[in-house]
Amino acid sequence: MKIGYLGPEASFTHHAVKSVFTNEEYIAFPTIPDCLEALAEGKVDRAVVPLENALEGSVPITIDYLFHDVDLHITAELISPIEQHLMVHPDNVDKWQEVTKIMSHSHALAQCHKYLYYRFRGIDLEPSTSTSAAAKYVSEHKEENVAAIGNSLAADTYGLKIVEENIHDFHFNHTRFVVLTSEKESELLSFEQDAEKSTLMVTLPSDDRPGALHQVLSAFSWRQLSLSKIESRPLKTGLGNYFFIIDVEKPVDGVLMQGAIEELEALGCTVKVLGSYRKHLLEPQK
Ligand SMILES: O=C(O)C(=O)C[C@]1(C(=O)O)C=C[C@@H](O)C=C1
Repeated sequence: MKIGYLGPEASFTHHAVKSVFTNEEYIAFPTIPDCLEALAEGKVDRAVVPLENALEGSVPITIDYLFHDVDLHITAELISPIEQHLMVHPDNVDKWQEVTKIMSHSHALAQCHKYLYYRFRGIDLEPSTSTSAAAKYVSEHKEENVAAIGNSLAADTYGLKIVEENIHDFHFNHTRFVVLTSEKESELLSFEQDAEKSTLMVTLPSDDRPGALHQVLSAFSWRQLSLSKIESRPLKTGLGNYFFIIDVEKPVDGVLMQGAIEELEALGCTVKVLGSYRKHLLEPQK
């Protein structure tokens, strides 16, 4: 099986992929949309991308792309502890406190916001397509004296030196990655261990009636279907227009879930089921 992931090599996403898929072919893509398009076009069999971080929240490009641009399904959720380290080229270890720029994925920069504010105020913070892309850049530009934020695998892979460990602002730093497939009824993977949950994307009726969101929540609440997440994202059709991402702690094929979805549709909502899947907790990258 070919597994596409947000690369290059040694990203957190790569670590998540390697933790659960052994003996498969891994294919790195430079951006999340590249990864999702490759799956939609059948160039890979699965795609693994970040969906949400415990400190910084959802990865908007993943959510928006899954809603607006592709018809893909979540088949597993991988939850990984995230440890962010500051790393430089080995030739610049003596002058790491004078770096001119710090690069990383925007989510990683945000996870280290306080550290960067107190230690490197005023220094350029440059977003990159992933944490490992930043590490790769640093390894190829030693003359610039720039630093990257990423994991220890990236430091090893690109020959960088970690100068400060665990610089993320809060201890409980985890990221949810999703394994996506293009088939609706894809087999649940054998490594999965937890109870099944579902992710739905719900658009409210267009008549803008008062209490519409309350009605949506009622459809779940009177059936005692527990929600573990609800979040709004812009529909991109005008200010004040949103869709809702709703995680429910039950599989989509149960009688109560089917009833809830039918009720939402009868109310005039559009429901896109992203999938029913299990959670898998990963070990930290070494
Ligand atoms: O996989 C990576 O290395 C990434 O850069 C992506 C990403 C993310 O988007 O959340 C993954 C995990 C960390 O939370 C920081 C960045």
